[in-house]
Amino acid sequence: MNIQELVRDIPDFPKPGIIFKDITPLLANSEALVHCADRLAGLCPTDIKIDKVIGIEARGFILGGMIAQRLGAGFIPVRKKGKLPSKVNSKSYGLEYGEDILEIHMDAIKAGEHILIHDDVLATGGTAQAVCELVEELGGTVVQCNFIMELDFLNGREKLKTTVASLLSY
Ligand SMILES: O=P(O)(O)OC[C@H]1O[C@H](OP(=O)(O)OP(=O)(O)O)[C@H](O)[C@@H]1O
Ligand SMILES: Nc1ncnc2[nH]cnc12
Repeated sequence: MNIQELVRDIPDFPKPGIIFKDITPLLANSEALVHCADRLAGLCPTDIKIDKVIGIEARGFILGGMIAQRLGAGFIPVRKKGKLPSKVNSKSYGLEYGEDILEIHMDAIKAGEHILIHDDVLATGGTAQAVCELVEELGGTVVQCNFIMELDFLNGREKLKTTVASLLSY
């Protein structure tokens, strides 16, 4: 199935000069949603049991949950600052169009657990790199970072020290 035709370019969002890759048409298509979740789960290593899947707020939550279900893994939300109710580990980071702070619950990961990180877009890699660091600081091991798409020209893949998989490249 051609999922690329369900991703649309929105010029100058959220800032002038940024071409925003909008996945809402893909999310609205039930066949495409299942297709993406099946393929992303299928790209995960099979020789390591993945204990938990992280979805990064907000667009990483949707397929992150679907992938966790397919892998028989738990789900961990990594959220923007101030949204998680219990004790958190925080990390500030830069992304293609700004900077922010991401947080994870301190007790979300047990030492030695194998973690898959999912997000919709890999751009500069600032977001995913920050999440890798949050996981490692809690004693987890990142097995793979996977994405619906990566923006090759921003070289995010080079920033990540772990295995990267994605369904689309631009
Ligand atoms: O590789 P990077 O340059 O770090 O950019 C990628 C991040 O940017 C977007 O999130 P955004 O912060 O816009 O949040 P949202 O999902 O809440 O819209 C996207 O969903 C990734 O999380
Ligand atoms: N160009 C882009 N489109 C959608 N999400 C993004 N996150 C970072 N850069 C992005």
